[in-house]
Amino acid sequence: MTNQNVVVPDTIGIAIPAVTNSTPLFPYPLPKAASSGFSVRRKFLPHLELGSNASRLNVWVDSMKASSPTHAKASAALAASHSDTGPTWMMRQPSALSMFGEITRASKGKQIVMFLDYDGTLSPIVDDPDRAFMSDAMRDAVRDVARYFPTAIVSGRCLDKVYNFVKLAELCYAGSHGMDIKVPANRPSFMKANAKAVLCQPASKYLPMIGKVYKILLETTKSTPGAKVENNKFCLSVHFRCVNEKRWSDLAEQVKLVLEEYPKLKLTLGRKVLEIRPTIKWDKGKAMEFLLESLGFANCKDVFPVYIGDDRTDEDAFKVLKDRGQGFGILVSKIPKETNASYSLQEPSEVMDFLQRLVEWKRFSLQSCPNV
Ligand SMILES: O=P(O)(O)OC[C@H]1O[C@H](O[C@H]2O[C@H](CO)[C@@H](O)[C@H](O)[C@H]2O)[C@H](O)[C@@H](O)[C@@H]1O
Repeated sequence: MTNQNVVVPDTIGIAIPAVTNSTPLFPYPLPKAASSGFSVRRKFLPHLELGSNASRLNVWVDSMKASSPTHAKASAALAASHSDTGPTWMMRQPSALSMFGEITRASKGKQIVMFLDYDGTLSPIVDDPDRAFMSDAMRDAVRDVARYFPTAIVSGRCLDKVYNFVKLAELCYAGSHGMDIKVPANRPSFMKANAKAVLCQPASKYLPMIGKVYKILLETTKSTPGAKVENNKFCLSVHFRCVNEKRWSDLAEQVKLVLEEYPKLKLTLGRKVLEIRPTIKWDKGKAMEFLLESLGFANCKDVFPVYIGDDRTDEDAFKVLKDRGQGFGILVSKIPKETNASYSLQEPSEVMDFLQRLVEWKRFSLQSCPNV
């Protein structure tokens, strides 16, 4: 049987900056695919053709290995050598904290709408996906932001799970990579009058198939210690984080084999996770556009969407903003990555600082000019 599933080279565990071949930036062995003539820069572009799906998966596994503990010191050194002073990273995606004044000036006269990814953005990455809790301080910051700006959580998690982590009823939620959207009916007054309570599930017909594949994957992966399959309702995640790296290739191969029987599902790559989802043309970017419309901001010139996320799946939303020329994306990452985001923040604690500063700025603006 031919494999019709598209394996999109999404997030690749380590970020390698765009460099010329002569620049000795790699103090560790490059992933095999990268060192065998494959362009380092192009590796980050979505929908990149890398030959067979098997080789695409190998690139992903090799890249994860390059960022795993064996190589982590080298990649940290690489990141450090490219921090604040690094020309490619900080000039192209400067810190959203140091550029705060510029950001708020750009939003002048417009309604900021805030979109927040969950894992790696509001909560730090941890080994056990069921324990990726956000801190109370972060929850307070998100609650405060939502008092002043329409706010949505956009996550790969299923809606119920991400809601149980965030626990803020006043927000909009887009779970399952945007395939399960809920806009609350009792929205705050700043939302447009024509905003409506909405439930959007564009992949609902795939539910039985996803349930079936979940059971098959549970069975297939149970012989791999540390492997975990997470049911995110309209998509599934197979976690590699706690699997011995020697088994990563085999596990990826097992998942790929299962998917060969389901051409209507595709594989995408995340942070030490393989994500299985329907082949429908829907992603976090589409979800963000849908939310903007549902909130009454369709074709609206005075809206300023800000999307903060850490994952390759968030790039779809960054790209939408770039193409619309409205608002901007902020990439959460300590290390350089090819991205469509305009700014960067290093980790969830910086995301919290940014959200708090936004609230302070808004409060101050309202005090000095109550009609703003
Ligand atoms: O869109 P997101 O909210 O960022 O969700 C993407 C995936 O996040 C979770 O996995 C990631 O975080 C885990 C907890 O920190 C970590 O153990 C894992 O290695 C990461 O990939 C979530 O568990 C996945 O289902 C989501 O697809």
